[in-house]
Amino acid sequence: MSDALNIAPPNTIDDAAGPSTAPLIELSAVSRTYTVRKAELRAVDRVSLAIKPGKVLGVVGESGCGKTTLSRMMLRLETPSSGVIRFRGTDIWDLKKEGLRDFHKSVSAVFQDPYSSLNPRHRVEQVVMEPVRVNFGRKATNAGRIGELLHSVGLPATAGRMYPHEFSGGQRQRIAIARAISTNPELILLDEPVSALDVSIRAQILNLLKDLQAASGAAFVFVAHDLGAVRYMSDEVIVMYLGAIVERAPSEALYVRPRHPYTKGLLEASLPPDPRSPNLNSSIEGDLPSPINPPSGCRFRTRCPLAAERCAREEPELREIDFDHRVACHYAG
Ligand SMILES: Nc1ncnc2c1ncn2[C@@H]1O[C@H](COP(=O)(O)OP(=O)(O)OP(=O)(O)O)[C@@H](O)[C@H]1O
Repeated sequence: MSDALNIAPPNTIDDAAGPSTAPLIELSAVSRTYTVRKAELRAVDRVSLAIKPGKVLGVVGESGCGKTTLSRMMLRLETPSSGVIRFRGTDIWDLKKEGLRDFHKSVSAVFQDPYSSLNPRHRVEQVVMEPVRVNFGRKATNAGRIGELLHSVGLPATAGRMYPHEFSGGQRQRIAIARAISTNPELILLDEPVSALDVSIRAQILNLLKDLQAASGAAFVFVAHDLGAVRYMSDEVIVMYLGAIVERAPSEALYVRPRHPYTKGLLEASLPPDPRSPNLNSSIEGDLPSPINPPSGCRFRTRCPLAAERCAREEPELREIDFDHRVACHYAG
C-alpha cells in the first residue's frame, strides 16, 4: 500500500496517509483533444490523479497512449481541452504574475533527448543556470551554485565552461538534470529520461535520479517505456492505454499482481528483463487502434483475451479492486 501518494479520483476520501498531506498536483478529469484532418483525436481522456509531495508517480504505456501530452499539460505547456489541473490547490491556468513565477520555479522537466533539449550556443554554466536567471534574476547565478549543481549530478566544476556538444549523451542528460534541479523544484517531470541513452549508462542516470529524488524530496512524474526503470523509480504507477488510465496501483502491487489484461501483457512482454529489447507489444495481440476512432465500450477490447460482448457496450470505470489498486476492466480479478 502506498502511504502518501494518493491518486484517488478528486473529491474522494483521502487514503491511509490521512487528509493532512494535500496533493502537490491534482488532475480532475483532464482531457486533451486535437483536430486531425477534421477529425477529433483524444490524446488524453478524462485523466484524474493526484501526487503528494515527495512521491514518484510512474507512467507507462505504449507509444501514442498520451504520456507526453499528459506531462506537457502538467508543465503548463499544453492546455487541457477540458478538466482542471491544480498545483497546490490553484488551477494552473488561473495563475498570474507571482503565482506563475512560483509555478515555473517549482515545476521543472527533463526530456528524452539531451541533444536537442540543451542550447548548443550556451556554455553549460548558462544552461544549468537558465531557470535561476529567469526566475530570480542574473544576480542569483553565482559560481558557487553552479559548482554545487554540477557536483550534485556528478560533473566536475570545469564542465561549466564547456559547451553541451563536448559531452556524451549521458553527461548531457546530467546537465539537463542539473538544470531541472537548479531552482529546487517541488515537482520534476521526467519524460523518457533514459531511453535515448546507451544501455550501459542508463542505470547510472537512474541511480542519480533516485538519489536526487531522495535527497531533495521533490515529487517526480517518471514517464517511460521501460517497465523495469519505472518499477525502480516509482511509488505508484499508472498504466495508460489510448489516452486513459486503465490501471493504477502502488508500484509493488502492480508488478507483483497486475490486474488489467493490458498491464499483464506489457509485463509479460518485458520479461525476462532485457533493456535491449524494450518492445512492449510482443505479447499483446494486434495493433494499437487509432485514437481518432477508438473502440466502443472498453478501449482495450479489440486486443484483449478476456473481451466479451459487454465490453463493446459498456466502458469500464476505474474501480478499486484491492486497497489502493484500481483497474478499468469488467472482468479483472
Ligand atoms: N500536437 C498534436 N497534434 C495532433 N496529434 C497529436 C499532437 N500531439 C500528440 N498527438 C497525438 O496524441 C496521441 C498521444 O501522443 P503522445 O505523444 O502524448 O503519446 P506518448 O504516449 O507520449 O507517445 P510516445 O511514447 O511515442 O512519446 C498520439 O496519437 C499522437 O499522435
